[in-house]
Parts: sequence; C-alpha cells; structure tokens
Amino acid sequence: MNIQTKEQFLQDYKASTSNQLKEQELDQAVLDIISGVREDGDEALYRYTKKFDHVALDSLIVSKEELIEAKKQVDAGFLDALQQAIENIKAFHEQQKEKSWFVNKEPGILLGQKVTPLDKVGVYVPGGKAAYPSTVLMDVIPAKIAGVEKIVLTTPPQANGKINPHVLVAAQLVGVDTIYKVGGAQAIAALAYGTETIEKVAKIVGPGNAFVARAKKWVYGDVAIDMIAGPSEICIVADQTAPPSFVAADLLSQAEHDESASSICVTTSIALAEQIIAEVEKQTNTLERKEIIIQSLKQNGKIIVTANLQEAFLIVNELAPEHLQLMVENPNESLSSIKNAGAIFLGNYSPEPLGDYFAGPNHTLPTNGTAKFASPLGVYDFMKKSSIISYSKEALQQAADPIIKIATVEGLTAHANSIQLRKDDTNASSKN
Ligand SMILES: NC(=O)c1ccc[n+]([C@@H]2O[C@H](COP(=O)([O-])OP(=O)(O)OC[C@H]3O[C@@H](n4cnc5c(N)ncnc54)[C@H](O)[C@@H]3O)[C@@H](O)[C@H]2O)c1
Ligand SMILES: N[C@H](CO)Cc1c[nH]c[nH+]1
Ligand SMILES: [Zn+2]
Repeated sequence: MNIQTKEQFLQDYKASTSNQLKEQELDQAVLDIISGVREDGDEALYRYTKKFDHVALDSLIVSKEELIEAKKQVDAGFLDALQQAIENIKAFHEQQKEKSWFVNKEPGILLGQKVTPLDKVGVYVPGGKAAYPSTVLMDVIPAKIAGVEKIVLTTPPQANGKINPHVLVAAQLVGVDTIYKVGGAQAIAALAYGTETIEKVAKIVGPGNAFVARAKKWVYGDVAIDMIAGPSEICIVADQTAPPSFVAADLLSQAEHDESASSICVTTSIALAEQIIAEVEKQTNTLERKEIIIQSLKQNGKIIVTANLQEAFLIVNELAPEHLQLMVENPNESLSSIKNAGAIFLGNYSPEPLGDYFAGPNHTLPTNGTAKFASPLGVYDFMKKSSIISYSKEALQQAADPIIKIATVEGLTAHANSIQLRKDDTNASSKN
C-alpha cells in the first residue's frame, strides 16, 4: 500500500478510468463466450466449464441426491448462524415491499400503479475463489419477499464436479427451485438466452468477478440485470480516533475476495496512515488468503492523506465505493456529506463484514463507480409496475379538448380522432 496526497490520487484515478485497454481484452473474452453459448447451448457450457473450472461434468443440474448429501455435510453451528442471518435479512427487506396503489382523483377518474413480481429470475452466486452461501441469502430472500414464482441459481462447480455443500444448504433453506453447476460469463449467457437445459429468465441478479460483471453488462437489454456488482471494494475514512488495527483488518477483509478487489483508506492523519500500513503488513502475514491479498493491495491498495474531512468526502463521492466505513469522531454528522456509496457503515464497531453476513441490508452492491447511480439489491429489483388509467365517458369528454389540441400539434391526427370519436359519442348506453 502506498501513501498518496489528494492531488496524486485524483491524477492517477483519472488516468486509470480513461485506460480502456484492459476492458477491451476482457470484452473480447466475454463476447466470445456469450457467442459460444448462443451457438452451441449446453455443449458450450460443458466446454467452458472444462476450460475455466477444470472439471468435466455429467450434468449441469444439481441432483436431489446431491442436495440430500449436502445437508449431511454441514454442521449445526452453521445452520444456526444462517438462521439468525436469514431472520435479519428478512426483517430488513420486508420494509422494502411495495404495494399497488389507486387514486380516485376526480369523479369518474381512477389512476394507479399495479405492482407485479417478476415471473422468473436467475441468481448468480460466485464460487471461483471462495464459496458464498451468504450471497444465496442476500439474493434469494428479496426475490421471495417480492413474490417471484421461479428462482433458479447458478454457481461454478468445485474441482470434484459438485457444488459447495454450504451453498446448497443455503439454497434449500430459502427455497431455490433449480441449481445449475455453471459459472462465469457462460452462466450469464445461458440465463440470458437459454440452452437445452437452462431456461431463459426475465432478470439476472447477483455479484461476480470481472468476467461475470462484464457479461451482465453485455446481455443487458436482452434480459434485465440488477446492476454491475463486480470485484469488492472498501473505502474507509479515518480520523485520529480510528484504531489502526481495526482499519487495517477491515481493508484486508475486502482485499481477500479477489486480486482485483480494491481497498482504500482516506485519512486526515499522516501518523495514522503509517500505523495502518504497519498493521496491514503485520496482519497480512497471519491470513490464509495472503497471496490474493498481496496482489490486491499491490494493484488497488491505497492510503490517501487529505488536509481535512471535507477533502476526504470529496474523494469518496468521486470514487462512489461499494462499501464506505466512516471511522471518524462524529460519523452520524459526516453522513450528510456522503452522496455516493453502496453501503455506509458508521463508527468503529460497524465493520464491513457485519454487513456482508448479518445486519440485514443487502451485500450485493454496485461497484466500479456505479454507486453514483445504482442502489443495493432489494425487493424493488424483483417487482415491476404497470400504470392504471380509467376514465368514465363523462370524464373523457371533459378532458377531450386539450388532448385533441396536443395530438393535433404533434401532427398525430389518428390520436386526435380516437378522442374525437368519443367526444362526439351521444349513445347513452356506452357508459364505460
Ligand atoms: N459487488 C458485490 O456485491 C459482491 C458480492 C460478493 C462477491 N463479490 C465479488 O465476486 C467475485 C467472486 O469472484 P470469484 O472468482 O471467486 O467467483 P466467480 O464465480 O465470480 O467467478 C468464477 C468464474 O469465472 C470464470 N473465469 C475465471 N477465470 C476466467 C478466464 N480467464 N476467462 C474466462 N472466465 C474465467 C470461470 O468460469 C469461473 O467459474 C469477487 O470479485 C468478489 O469480490 C462482489
Ligand atoms: N463483501 C462482499 C461484497 O463485496 C460480500 C461478501 C460475501 N461474503 C463475504 N463478503
Ligand atoms: Zn466481503
């Protein structure tokens, strides 16, 4: 991790966002995979699974026997922890439920919005470098609360051709209908276009590595997606009141996800910056995923020293990080200065992993600066709306003139005619 000033950081940041070369290579790889799946269906899924996950599968679907076997492999402590997390995630997401509404604006006029759950949703659960039963909960519970009828899940197989048992148990607990053993861009293409085995869905949700996130971007439009939820990011704003060991531990918690993950601390204290670096080095040596962490910090680990907190918030709003921790004297007061972040954690005792697993808010969050316009995954992602318009004969006849006027100005006389016919209708029996 290196220390930078605000000016150095912003200069590097601008240069890195304008470098599209890396994205071009990624795009080519992803587009080749998507075309392969569209052309060859299941055969391509077996082929890419062999190539990228190094396993030759017999079937793309998790069998009943595998689901039963998984239950025998997980311990009671895990089940208990999962149940507690489920309760918190359910309670939080219940608050997001949206209802249909109708207003009777004036006599004879009924307007409203009808809320309908999506029919069929595909959930991507990452599984390359770690297993994510927590993501199963985060992505399926809001879909269930919304009332989605069919939920299918896809995740990469392990080297033995099976899916991690903890993921399978989580999926059974929350009521997933079918589980596929496919990961990466090929899984996204299969959900978007369908294959012999995998049925096309209306919307794909869930996080993943750069291949998954980019594939979602490419299929968007042919299918809905939730957001770009790529490699994990953490940004911590720390003042002299933040314990350096806590800051270091929280930065490392996201660095361990992926070599492409990003961990940034913005601090007003150069002394704290130096203490954090020392802590990061000390703690890294004790961690199992040391190799990934070292690569991640080398590529995307930074400590930025600013003159004051307002400068720190300016950087945060420019970065729009997936996760933001405010480890400052008055975190609640600072909240009003934050515009762009996927999830905001306040104070020294609200570390990011609390949100990853347990507190209740969703951990599928926008990355790569997209928190400037995107929100956390929620019940609202699984519902769509239809407008309702109902006018009586009298109400329409009263509204006719302005409608005819606007239609005529637009030169759309068939529109005007549709209204004019009803304005002129004197038939007493045609009431509705
Ligand atoms: N933003 C969020 O909300 C959020 C939440 C959880 C996890 N994450 C992120 O999800 C990611 C999980 O990544 P992961 O790798 O562990 O699992 P993953 O399932 O996302 O990716 C693994 C798949 O990537 C494909 N792949 C790997 N190398 C490839 C190559 N060279 N060419 C083509 N395809 C290739 C393979 O098909 C493999 O199955 C991490 O970056 C983590 O930070 C993000
Ligand atoms: N931090 C991840 C989102 O970027 C979510 C997660 C799941 N398990 C552990 N962490
Ligand atoms: Zn995490």
